[in-house]
Order: sequence, then C-alpha cells, then structure tokens
Amino acid sequence: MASIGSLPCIIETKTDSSVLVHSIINRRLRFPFLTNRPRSSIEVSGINASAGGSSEAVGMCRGQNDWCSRGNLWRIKPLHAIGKSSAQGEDGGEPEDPLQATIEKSKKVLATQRELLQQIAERRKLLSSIQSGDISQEEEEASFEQGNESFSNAKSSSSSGDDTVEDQIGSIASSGYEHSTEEKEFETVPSALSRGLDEIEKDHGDALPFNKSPIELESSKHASTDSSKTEWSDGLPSFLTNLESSTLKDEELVDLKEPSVEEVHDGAAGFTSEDVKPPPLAGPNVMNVILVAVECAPWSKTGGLGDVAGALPKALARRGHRVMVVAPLYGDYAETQHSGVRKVYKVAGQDMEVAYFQAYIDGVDFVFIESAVFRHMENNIYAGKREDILKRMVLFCKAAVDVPWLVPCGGACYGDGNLAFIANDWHTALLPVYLKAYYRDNGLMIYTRSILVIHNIAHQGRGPVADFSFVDLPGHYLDLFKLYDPIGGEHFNIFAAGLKTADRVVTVSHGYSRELKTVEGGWGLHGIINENDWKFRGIVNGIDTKDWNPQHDAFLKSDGYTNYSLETLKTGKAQCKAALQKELGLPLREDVPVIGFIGRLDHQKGVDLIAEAIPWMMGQDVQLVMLGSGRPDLEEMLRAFEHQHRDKVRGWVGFSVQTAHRITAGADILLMPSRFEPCGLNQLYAMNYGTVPVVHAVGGLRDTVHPFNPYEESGLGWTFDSAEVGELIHALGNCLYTYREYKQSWEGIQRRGMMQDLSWDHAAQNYEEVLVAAKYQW
Ligand SMILES: Nc1ncnc2c1ncn2[C@@H]1O[C@H](COP(=O)(O)OP(=O)(O)O[C@H]2O[C@H](CO)[C@@H](O)[C@H](O)[C@H]2O)[C@@H](O)[C@H]1O
Repeated sequence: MASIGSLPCIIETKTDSSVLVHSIINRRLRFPFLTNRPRSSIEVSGINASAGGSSEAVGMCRGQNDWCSRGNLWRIKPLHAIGKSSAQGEDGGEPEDPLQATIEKSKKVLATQRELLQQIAERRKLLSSIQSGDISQEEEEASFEQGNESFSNAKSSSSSGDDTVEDQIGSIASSGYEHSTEEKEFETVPSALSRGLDEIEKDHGDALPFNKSPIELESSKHASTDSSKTEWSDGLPSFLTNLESSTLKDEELVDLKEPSVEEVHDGAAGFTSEDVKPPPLAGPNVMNVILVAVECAPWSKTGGLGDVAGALPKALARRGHRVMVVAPLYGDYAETQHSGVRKVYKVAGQDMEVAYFQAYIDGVDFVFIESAVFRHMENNIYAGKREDILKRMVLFCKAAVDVPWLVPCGGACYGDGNLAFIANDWHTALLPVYLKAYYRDNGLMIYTRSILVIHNIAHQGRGPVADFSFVDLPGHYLDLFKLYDPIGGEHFNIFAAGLKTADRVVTVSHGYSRELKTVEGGWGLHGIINENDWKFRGIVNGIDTKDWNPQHDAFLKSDGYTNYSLETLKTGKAQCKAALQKELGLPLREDVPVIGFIGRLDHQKGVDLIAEAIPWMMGQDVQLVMLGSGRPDLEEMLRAFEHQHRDKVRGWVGFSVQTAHRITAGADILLMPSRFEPCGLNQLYAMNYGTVPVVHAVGGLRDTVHPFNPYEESGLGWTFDSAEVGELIHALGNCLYTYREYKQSWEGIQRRGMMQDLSWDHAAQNYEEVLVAAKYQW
C-alpha cells in the first residue's frame, strides 16, 4: 500500500475487522456499564479545509457514537472550515489586513459556535423527549448504577527506579532525521478503513489530498456519502425515523437506549421531555480530552503523577467532558480488552509493534498501549539506560498521538473535534511536538490543542544533542530541543521542546508556578517558562476522595484498623494508631505522638533533614515511621535508623500503597521537609485523615498548609520557611507541644483539615478553563 504524504506514523493499513467486532461485543458483555457513557461533546470530524477538501464537513453528536457507524450523521459547519474561509480575502485569497482578518475570523467562529450549541441543545431536547417514552425508570437506574462501578481492588505496584535521563548527559554527536515514510503499516479495525485508497477516492469524488491519513479520508468519505441520509426530516433525525424498518441487532438496540449526558449526570433520576434538565456542568465548554501519562493509578504508580492521572480524568468526566487516559500497559490488567488495533512504529531505526487495549471505567475511556518494551516495567518505569528510556517515551508518545484516530472507544474514535491532549512531565512532552510535526504541520488536526503539565521540573529528559536522532523529527525541529546549560553545555532537552510547543502549560500549584520562573526553581527552564508566561498557569492538585477517604478506605478494613469519619475521629484514629503500632511492632501507647513520613527517597523530599534531626527527635517521647524507596544510600539510612532506635523508629524500605494508607490514618503528624514540592499529595491525604502536617513552606505545601495560629485557633498545621534542620526542629517542637498540652487546639486543627473540600472537582473546573482557553487560541 502506498505511503501517505508526510504523515510519518500512518503509512499503510491492514485490517482485522473481525477482531473489532468481537472486541466491541465482548466489551459490552463484560462491561455492561459501557452503555452508560456520557453523551456529551460535539465532534467535528471530516474534511480538512486546508487539505483542499470541501468547506463543509459532517459533525456527529458525540454521544451517538454508534450512529456514526450506521451512517446516521447530521450536518454542521466545521469550525475549522469556517475559520479558514473567513480568514481569507473576498476573493478567497489572502486578506489584506491579517489582523483584521483574524478578528473577523474569531468573531465568526464564536458566532458559529453559539449557533451550533443552540442547534445541539435543541436536538438534545428533542432526543430526550423521544427517549423518555422508551426508557423505563428502572432501566435508567440500573444502567446508571452499573456505570458508576469502580475499582475496588487497587493494585499496589512498587518502584524506586529514579535513574532518569537527565542524570546522564553525554557527549555531543551529530544527529539525523530518519524519514518517516519508513514506518510500517498499521492494522486498524474499523472495516471501512481497510478499504483501499483508490476505493475511498472513488467514493469521495475528489482527488485524495496528499497529506491526509486514511482515517481522515474515511471520515471525509462518510461526510460526503452519508449526509443525505442524515438530514433531519419531519423534525426527527433519520436514525430515529429509520428505526422501525431497520434490522438492528440486539447490541445496537442497546445503544439506542443509552442515556443522554443529562441522564448520566442526574443519576437515577427519571426525566420527562418537559423537565428542565441541568446541562452537564461543562455546558457549552464540553471537550474531548485525552490525558497521556506514563503512570496511572491504580495500575501503575511510582508517585504523585500516577495519582493525578488516575483521578483528574474522572473529575473532568464528571463535569461532562468525554475523557480518555492513555498509559502504557505494563502488566495484565483484568479490566482491559484488546481493541483489535495494532500498529508498528519505527523508533531509532527499529520496528516496534504496539497493541491498544481499552476499558471504560467511572466515565473515562482508558487506553493502554502494549509493547514488549513496556512489559513488566511497572517497577522500572524510569529505569534503564538513557537511550532505552528515551526509546520507550518516543514509542509511547508516537502511539499516543495517533489514538484519537485508531481506537474506537465506545464504538467511535475521538477524532479531532474539540480535542485537547493533556501531556504530563518530560516523559510525554514529545506529544505536543509530535502533534505539531506529524499532524499540524501537514494541515491535519490543526484545531487540536495540547496542554503540558509540569509535575516536577527536576526531571527534563536531557541528553547529548545526538539524542535528537531518536525522536524522529525533521531537522529544523532540533532548535526546539537545544538548551545551553552551564554544567552540561549545549544539550538536548525534551521538556524544553514540549514547553515551547504546547498550547498551554500548567503546573500543579500557584507557589510552584512562581518558583518555576526563578533561577533556583526553574532548573534551567525558567527562561523558557518566563517567555511563555502568557500560556502558563498554576492549578493546585486535588485528591481522589474515594480512594483516600478514611470513611471508606479499603486498607483500613482489616488487621485491627477501622474506617472513621469526622464524627468518629477520636476513637477511629486511636484504633488505627494502635493497629499501626501493632503491625510495625512498636510499643502500643496511645499517648505517644506518632510521626509519619511517606515519599520517594531523594534529595527533593528532604530526607537528609530528617536524618539531621534524628538525634533531637530521639530525645523526645515520639515514634517515627518512615516509608520510602529510592536512592540506595537513603534507603540504607532508613534501615540504620530503625536498627539504632528499635523502640522508636520503623523504616520501611519499599513501595506499599497499603502501608501508605495505614500510616496516613494511624500517624498523628506527617512530616514533609521537601526542599521543593510542586504540589505534594501526602499532606492533602494527611489532612483528609485528621493527620497534622508539618511542612517546609515551599511550592504546593505553602499553598495548602496554612500555619496554625493559636490566637485565632485557625490553620491546618506547622510550616517552616527554609530547609534547615533548626527550622524543622522548631516547627516540629511547637507541633509536639500543642499535641501534648493543648488537646482542644489539636482537635481543632484535625477537624479543620478534615472539613476541607480537597476533591478534584475544583481543580477540574480550573483545568476546564485552560482547555477552553486553548481551544479558542490561534
Ligand atoms: N514508598 C511508597 N509507598 C507507597 N506509596 C508511596 C511511596 N512513596 C510515595 N508514595 C505515594 O506516592 C504519592 C506521592 O505523591 P507526591 O505528590 O507527594 O510526590 P511526587 O514527588 O511523586 O509527585 C510529583 O507530582 C505530584 C503530582 O502532581 C506532585 O504533587 C508532587 O509535588 C511532585 O513532586 C503519594 O500517593 C504517596 O502516598
């Protein structure tokens, strides 16, 4: 099969349509709640104006995924087509005044957007009124409950591998760009896609635009051939008028009864056509969002990134967005199913095959990318030789950027309408670059946006300039990656390229967003961050209030632990403390304050400060419980503490989610002397469990832990202003004093911590603002 223009990833098509059919059928059988997917955003897919196609395209109500495959589409004007034409002069040529043209273009796009939303609202209302006659209350309730099923068995995974690329700056050598047309073909499932280009061209009626992917060509084809069937007649969309005479299979009929997005949001509440339904929270801002991360809890987690990737998408979905998470498949995940899609990518001259697995859980599509290089790497996500790590990330980003065209979630691919990627840290900072180089530079996905989230700037994906040859980009992209560093000299820096290319950049707290702009806090990237200040924003992380909730915590249901709430704080926490002491073999004493530490053992977390404070601490009547893994010398230090102070210290070296939960519940105090902390999740978990944080006031710790004020009885914990042992001792000393002498104040601090709304909901709203700002940005 012929190669497609300059699209490096998509060259030829193979098909295994039977796999898809089985996959979808099995998926529905195994996951009945799949039918409850929110019906929300509007996808504008199809002809790309710049590729010489028609200026009209077919949109589909995103909710009606399966209608698409049945050809039941209805026409709307694509935003990109409108934007394109309005930017041109009267004669269709270039405008005389580009600024004026841009303003005109923006106005028209906004007006059209408004018009579209109105149309959608009307059609939804109409659909609801029709459906309300069909769906019984019971069915709605049952399906809603299924749709809310969630994981109960969070798997713990371990990791300590922190051998990152940036630790290994090597020598500079020449680089080269391997032309992408060497890439192998892909096997996609949708049968339509398997047809030859010639056939599509014939159907399409136009000469094929040279640089379109087969997927886009196919959606263009749908646009031109199906539209006649999908016009609304007699006030009803054709998919409904055709229903009676159709010979739909059972499965397809199930989909026709799927609840609308309003139903999903309203839970089991019934509705009638006249009910005034609150719109999905996201309302007119509904987007298709694809979050891409190399770890995602509960399947894979080495730290806070995994927690965020597991929780933020669900909060965005609750707001009414169609949301997908893309992560590597490191093990055998029982919840997932093969999508039937496979593709071969070339990475550093080597063919690497990936397969796409999928699941639909808690309103979110999860797509896992399977490859030999990811297998069993959950404990070593960032470990290995620099080149090997880089190759893994290149493969992952290449495979992830194609997902909206390859994986039919709920029966239909996301496509590029209203689409935004959220990439996370340097590992996926290549994604915005690939989006630009492989798609946008070729006139494809030009309205798809990318947001890059900085969780930790200390790791940047650095290497010698020669590493550019691994990333498979045209030569002129090299400058994006080049950065001068006083220590390493000129080098290759993936985070730098991602920050420059992403449409928006977010970091995980306000405090850290300020620090990143400084020489001390930006780790060499402060210049780029300052230059891109206009697109940069801090949003404080939330917590998963289902997993990290003392009332329901699954790890507190055995071994003497207990669930507790604000009402049962005193007795519940005391019981958890006793259970922790017992489990760890510490003296069972209710009156002794238990100090906890949980975290990666590295310079960032300030473990060395705790080491310096140990002699003072051991002079106090306290117990210290430390859980962590990472740097071997610090791991050894933990073991030594325990060895030297067996009656007071436990140093648990390893990664144990269960132990992390139990320490959070059983300890009285959580110590976080981090030298820098972009946000920090443990202090948030601690406060939610009535455990009082003592933190270095830096980054997100400063944002989230307001210092206790004994005069006003306000505040949430203790803070200290510089990472020095004396300061730590001073803050911890005051904390211990309050614990012993001022029980009421102590309880007040605990209660205020527990009463906060630390959920992801607020952060999700802020992310939504960023997504929408990116969407309307040119
Ligand atoms: N040994 C162990 N066993 C079990 N669980 C362990 C563990 N060590 C750590 N964890 C868990 O890993 C998570 C750590 O989250 P953090 O936010 O504190 O740190 P991290 O530095 O990894 O994340 C980065 O990204 C997050 C997310 O944006 C930012 O909050 C943070 O500041 C930034 O450094 C918590 O869920 C914690 O319980």
